[in-house]
Amino acid sequence: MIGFSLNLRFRLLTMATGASNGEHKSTKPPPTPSPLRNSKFFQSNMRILVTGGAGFIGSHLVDKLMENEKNEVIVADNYFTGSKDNLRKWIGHPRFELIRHDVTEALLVEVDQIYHLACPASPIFYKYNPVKTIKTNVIGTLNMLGLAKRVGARILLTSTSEVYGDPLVHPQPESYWGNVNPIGVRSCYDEGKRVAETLMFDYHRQHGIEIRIARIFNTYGPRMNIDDGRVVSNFIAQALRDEPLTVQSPGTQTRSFCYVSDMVDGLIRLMEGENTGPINIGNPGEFTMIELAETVKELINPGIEIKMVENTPDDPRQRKPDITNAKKLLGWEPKIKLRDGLPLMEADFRLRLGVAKKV
Ligand SMILES: NC(=O)c1ccc[n+]([C@@H]2O[C@H](COP(=O)([O-])OP(=O)(O)OC[C@H]3O[C@@H](n4cnc5c(N)ncnc54)[C@H](O)[C@@H]3O)[C@@H](O)[C@H]2O)c1
Ligand SMILES: O=C(O)[C@H]1O[C@H](OP(=O)(O)OP(=O)(O)OC[C@H]2O[C@@H](n3ccc(=O)[nH]c3=O)[C@H](O)[C@@H]2O)[C@H](O)[C@@H](O)[C@@H]1O
Repeated sequence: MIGFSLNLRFRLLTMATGASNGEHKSTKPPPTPSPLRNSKFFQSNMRILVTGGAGFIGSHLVDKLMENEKNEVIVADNYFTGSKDNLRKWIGHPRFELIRHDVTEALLVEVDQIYHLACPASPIFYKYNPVKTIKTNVIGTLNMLGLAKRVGARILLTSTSEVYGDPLVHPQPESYWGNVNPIGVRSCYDEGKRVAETLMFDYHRQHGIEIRIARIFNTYGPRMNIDDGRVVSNFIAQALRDEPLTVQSPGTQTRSFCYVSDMVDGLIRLMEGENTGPINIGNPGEFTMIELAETVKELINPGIEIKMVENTPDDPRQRKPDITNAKKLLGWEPKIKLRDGLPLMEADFRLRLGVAKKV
C-alpha cells in the first residue's frame, strides 16, 4: 500500500512540475565535426569508437555496426572483463581497428560517433576494485566527453537501471530520481553511472555536445563471461555443470531480462535518433529469481537442485523498466522472450564448456 501511495504522489508531483520527461535542450550549437563529414565528392565512412567493445554487449554491437559497409569501427578496451576472442572475426578487417586502452587515460582519435560502454558490468567485477570502477565511470566518461568535444562526435553512454537503486517506484520511469545508497558496496557503480549521466548533460548544456543516454536493464545472451557471477550466466553454467542453482535470498527479488540482440538494436536506434535520453532500454518481462531458476531447471536440467544462499548488501528488491519512451521515441521494443533467449545462450555455453546436449 505504501508503494502505491508513493507512486501516486510521485506521479502527481511530476505532472504538477512537468518534470516527468523535461526536454534537456542545449543553448549551444554542437562543435563542428570533421570537414570530411560534409565533403561533396568524397563521403568518408562513419568512424565509430566503441569503448568496452571487447565485452559482452560491446562485441555484439560491433558485429551489428560492421554489417554496414559505410562504418569504420575502432574498439578501445583494457580487457579487464572483455576478451579479444569476442572480436576475433574482425581483427585484420580493413574497416576495423582494436586498441588496448584504458579510458581513465585520455584518447585522441578522429571519430564521428562514440559508444561509451567501457565499465565492468558484473557486480563481482565492479566490486573487486571499487576505486577503479568509479574512476572508469567518472574519469573515463570525462575523457570520452573531452574527445567528443575535440572532434565534434556524438556520444552515447550505456548507463544502467542501477541509477534507480532499490526503487520505491515500480516499474521505473526515466523521470524517477531513484533511491541510491551513496556509500554502499555498489555505490562505485550506481553513483559512478549517475555522475557519468550528470557529466553527459553538463557537457551537452555547456558545450552543445550531442549526447545520448541509454539506461540498460539486465541483459543476457551468448558471450557473457561464464563465471562472471551474474544470475543468468551463473544458473546456465551451474545447470550444465550439474551443480545446484544458487538462488540468493530472499529469492523473491525480481529482475527483467533483455536479450542482447534486442539491446543492440535499441542502442543503435538511440544513437541514430534525435533524442538525448535518458531512455530505459530493457524487457518489461519481470521474474523472481526463484522463477528464473525454475525456468532454467525446466529448459536445461530438470534433475538439478535449487538451493537458497546468502545475498550481498544493497541488492535491489525489484526492477522493471517502463519502456513507454523507448516505444514512442525510438519505435523500439524487445522481441525475444526469456524462454526463447535462454536456449540461445545455453547453446553458446555448451560450445564453450564442451558439454554436449544429452539425447
Ligand atoms: N549487461 C548488463 O546487464 C548491463 C546492464 C546495465 C548496464 N550495462 C552497461 O553496459 C556496458 C557493457 O556491459 P557488458 O555487460 O558488456 O559488460 P562487460 O564487462 O562484458 O564489458 C565491459 C567492457 O569494458 C571494458 N572495460 C572495463 N573497464 C575499462 C576501462 N577502464 N578502460 C577500457 N575498457 C574497460 C572491459 O574489458 C569489457 O570489455 C557497461 O557500461 C555496463 O555498465 C550492462
Ligand atoms: O541491469 C542492470 O542495470 C544491472 O544488472 C546487473 O546487476 P544485478 O541485477 O545485480 O545482476 P546479477 O548479479 O545478475 O543479480 C541479479 C539478481 O540475481 C541474484 N543472483 C545472482 C547470482 C546468483 O548466482 N544467484 C542469484 O540469485 C542477485 O542476488 C540479484 O538479486 C548487472 O550486473 C549490472 O551491470 C547492471 O547494471
